[in-house]
Amino acid sequence: MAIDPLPLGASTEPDGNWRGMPSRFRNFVSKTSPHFPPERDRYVLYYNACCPWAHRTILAHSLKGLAGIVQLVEADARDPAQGWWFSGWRGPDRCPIYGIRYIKELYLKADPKYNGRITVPLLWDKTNQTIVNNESSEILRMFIESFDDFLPPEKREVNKGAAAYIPDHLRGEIEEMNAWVYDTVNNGVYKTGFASSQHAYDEHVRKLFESLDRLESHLADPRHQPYLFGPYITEADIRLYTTLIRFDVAYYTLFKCNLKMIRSDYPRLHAWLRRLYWSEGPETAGGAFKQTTLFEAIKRGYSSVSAGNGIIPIGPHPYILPP
Ligand SMILES: N[C@@H](CCC(=O)N[C@@H](CS)C(=O)NCC(=O)O)C(=O)O
Repeated sequence: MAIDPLPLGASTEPDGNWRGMPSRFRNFVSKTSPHFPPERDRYVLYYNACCPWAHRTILAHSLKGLAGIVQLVEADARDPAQGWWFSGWRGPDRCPIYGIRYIKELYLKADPKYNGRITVPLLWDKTNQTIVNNESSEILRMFIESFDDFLPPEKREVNKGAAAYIPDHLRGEIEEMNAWVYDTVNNGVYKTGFASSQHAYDEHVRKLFESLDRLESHLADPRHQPYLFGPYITEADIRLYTTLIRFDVAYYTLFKCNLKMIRSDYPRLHAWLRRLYWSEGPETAGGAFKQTTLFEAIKRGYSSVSAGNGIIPIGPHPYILPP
């Protein structure tokens, strides 16, 4: 499986390229794991609504119907000194499990010597009182498969055949797309936005728009409609959505990804994005994409990390065009 190694927030290198550190906690909840077996109400997902990596995981949580099985706790934007915290503005004002104020305290509880980055999303185990995993691509996979025994048979990945999020016959193609979309789009917007040399910016912004052009052409093939791999939503749609729904409202301006907009320059991607966002049918579990997309939190969050002064740009209006 393709792993996403580069996260947001790490420093920019002398060559002007923004790089990250691999996520540190990489365990899996699985039936074969002696330490982390699937169990109802044992695991907690800490997330933030602005973060596109966390968004993948809450989207999968909602699509699969994991409420009551995996607890969700939202943390607020980063405090400059302590990182993610429980502010009461978004989410509770204290961690509902331990009463602590900062996500950092969970990292230190899991590993008192931890000195890496304090990132969300974070999957926590209440029984072992430790972090299971802090890598969104792996938490997403766990939500797709690991808790299926607690779900009705029709929601289980093994019973869904061609409608599975990762159907066997498409696994190779999905993983191949995940890899280049991750590098040049999901992470590409960060490499562009955090580039600190013109050369690095020029390189990453070019790759980003080449990949958006490639995705637009991909959707022209009738086998790739209305979703990226045909009639059913797959993992690839989930992973692309959380970046593209932020594109016009945040990355276009705040990360200087302003060569083209999704709404005006990519008609097929735009139709794909609106279909996912506006759908309230069973294919989106009654509106999972819309319900997990919080535009105000996204705009506020990106305005504070990129421009640094917290001024939130006015547009675009509306945030997403009608269906
Ligand atoms: N590879 C990680 C990246 C997660 C990540 O970078 N999250 C950001 C929020 S969007 C974060 O917590 N940044 C805080 C920091 O880097 O200090 C994943 O996909 O889970």
